[in-house]
Order: sequence, then structure tokens, then C-alpha cells
Amino acid sequence: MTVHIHPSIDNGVKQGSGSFAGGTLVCKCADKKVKVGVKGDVAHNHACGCTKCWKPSGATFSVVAVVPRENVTVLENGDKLKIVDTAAVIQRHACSGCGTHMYGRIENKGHPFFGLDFIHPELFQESGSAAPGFAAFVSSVIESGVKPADMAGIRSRLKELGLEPYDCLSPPLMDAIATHVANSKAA
Ligand SMILES: N[C@@H](CCC(=O)N[C@@H](CSCO)C(=O)NCC(=O)O)C(=O)O
Ligand SMILES: [Zn+2]
Ligand SMILES: [Zn+2]
Repeated sequence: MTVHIHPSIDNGVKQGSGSFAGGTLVCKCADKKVKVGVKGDVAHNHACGCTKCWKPSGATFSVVAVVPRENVTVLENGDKLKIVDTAAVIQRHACSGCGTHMYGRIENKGHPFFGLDFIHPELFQESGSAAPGFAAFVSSVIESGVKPADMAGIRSRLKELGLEPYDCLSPPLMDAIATHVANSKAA
């Protein structure tokens, strides 16, 4: 069985240049494209199996990373952006023309990841941004219709690609969340 994870990594994970200075995210509309500028490189890039992150056609996983929110600026056709789910922790601003999620923003100041926006590096018109380094919410692909029997093959392929599979976030990110919670309780 051929396991498709995501078109940007199915032929191997291409490492970033290490000096990506930022770029422009572009939606998939034929005209009046939404363009979003991002300063600097991305961090914590990962494949995400959750049902909420945007996946291109045919992908089982999304590829999603974070950048400081102050580094994100809507450049063109921002009037086409609509929040997918205003009740979600991550408010995903999607193009109403093509459905592409252009950036996801956390507005809850108490959230461990407040200050970071979620973006999809494959939308950069420039190459060289940091590569994905792990896979998160892997079991969640079952919620999107993947058969439980296919999970062993999916985890095996992720490992082959060098993306350690986790059913939540990576240990460093889970530690960061727990540290934030502990500090909030202590305060
Ligand atoms: N099983 C659920 C999991 C959804 C989920 O918790 N997703 C994470 C990771 S998104 C990027 O890594 C999350 O933080 N979600 C917050 C939000 O989406 O607002 C499912 O698959 O739906
Ligand atoms: Zn669009
Ligand atoms: Zn996700």
C-alpha cells in the first residue's frame, strides 16, 4: 500500500536553508489571491493529523508551523479572509474563495501558545523555510476517515521520513504547555 502523508514530503523531507528570512504565503485562487507576509523563519514545523488543520487535496496530514504573530501581515485581498471557527482556540483565517487557511491566531492571552500564529509553509512562494521535524495528532487521522488498520503503515512511513509520530504534540511542546500551566497555577 502506498502511504500518502502530504505532497510536500511524500518524496522525502527537504531540509530548510537555515537562513530563511521570511516570505509570502499565497492562497490557491486563480485571481485575487490572498497574500500574507511572514518575517523570518518558521518554528516547530510538523505534520499534523488533526481534523482542524488545513490539508491540501489528497493529503492525510497538514504541514503546519508557528511564527510570532507580530511577524504576520495580510498584504493583499484580506477582505476574502473569514474565520473558520470563532470558538476554536486557533482562529484559522481562511480564504473564502479557495478554502486555504492562511494563518491561525490564538486570541486567548492565557493560552500557552499565545503570541504564535500557525501557518502552512507550503504556501510560501519562496523555498527554504525550516522543514517539518515530527508528526503530531497522528491517531486523529482516524477521525477524518482513515481506517485504524492503516495506522501501522502510516506510523512506519512517518518514521521512515524522519518524522517521529506522536498522538499529541512533541515532548518539548507538551513540556512547554505543562510548564505554562504549572507557572499559571503558581502565580
Ligand atoms: N482529535 C482532535 C485534535 C484537535 C487538536 O487538539 N489539534 C491541536 C493541534 S493543531 C496544530 O498542531 C490544537 O491545538 N487544536 C486547537 C485548535 O484547533 O483550535 C481533532 O482531530 O480534531
Ligand atoms: Zn483563495
Ligand atoms: Zn492540527
